[in-house]
Amino acid sequence: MGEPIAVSIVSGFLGAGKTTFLLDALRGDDTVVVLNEISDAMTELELFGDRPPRLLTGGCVCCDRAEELRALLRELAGRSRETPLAHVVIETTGLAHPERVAELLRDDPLLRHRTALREIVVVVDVLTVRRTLAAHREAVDQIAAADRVVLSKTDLCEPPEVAGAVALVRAVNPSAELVAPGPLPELPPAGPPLDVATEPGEHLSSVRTLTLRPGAPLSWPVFGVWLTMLLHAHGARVLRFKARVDAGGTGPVLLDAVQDVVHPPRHLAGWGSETPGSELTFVTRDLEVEQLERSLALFQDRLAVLVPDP
Ligand SMILES: Nc1nc2c(ncn2[C@@H]2O[C@H](COP(=O)(O)OP(=O)(O)OP(=O)(O)O)[C@@H](O)[C@H]2O)c(=O)[nH]1
Repeated sequence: MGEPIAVSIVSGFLGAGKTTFLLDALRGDDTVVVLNEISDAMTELELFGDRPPRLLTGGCVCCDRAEELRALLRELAGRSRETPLAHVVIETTGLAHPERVAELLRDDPLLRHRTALREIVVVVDVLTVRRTLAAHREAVDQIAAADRVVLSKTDLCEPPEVAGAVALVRAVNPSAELVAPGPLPELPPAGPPLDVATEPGEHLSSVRTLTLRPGAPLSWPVFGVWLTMLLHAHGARVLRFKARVDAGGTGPVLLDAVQDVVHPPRHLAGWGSETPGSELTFVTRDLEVEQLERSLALFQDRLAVLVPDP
């Protein structure tokens, strides 16, 4: 029957750095990546180059897309009888409970024999981990389920902040292997008490996703003002923002934010096989998203004449 396929589950809260990590660390020639997105939009496929992942979009593989994941893994297991496949990496959504994905592998009568869980890797963003753990139960459960925790964005903060993040992770899961790009810092003698979300809540019930596809190119400076104001007012409820912006240039600008932290934009040289056009995706919790489209349109109409592109 051949060797079972090794499966790695890569999890971590929205925007923690899961894709960045797996592009760097987990992509071998004999690996299939399964990418699960909570929204329907895929703004970052370009990053995968000529080795596109298998996509499961518009839901979460730990719950409402679990059956699609099961079918996909069964298909890969079937195919590997002819062409052996060594490794499948499943990147969950940032709201997933990775333990439920591991359960699916264990409980399915076929996958139990044809796959072997290698590890659950959880990526933790040191910039936002404290407030994320305090507000979102999924983030606590992700760290608790981890065999390995990878700290991301340590380059964006000072050593005490990294040490604080290490202390938080250790408090939730003392036994996980902890990995950071540099040496792990000494722990502070006594950190502030751990404040974690305890309400399990109805997993996705308060989560909304919204994808906007404005018809015309956006004025980049006006878009910047709009986004800054939005995140300033509602950053804690805008869990994740990702955009491919058509600002009228030769290629798109990729921009993303995690809560109120905006990452530097990446300007791509051309549109490749994509049709030019903007696509903005929001994942929110407890935020009415209906007004966002109208407010962006109003900003673009009223301010574009006042704030010309540089
Ligand atoms: N400076 C810095 N930026 C990082 C690091 N890791 C990730 N990022 C940035 O953080 C942002 C989010 O990273 P992604 O890899 O897309 O995060 P993700 O967890 O896959 O996001 P979702 O799938 O939307 O939940 C991107 O702008 C990355 O470039 C890091 O270690 N340092």
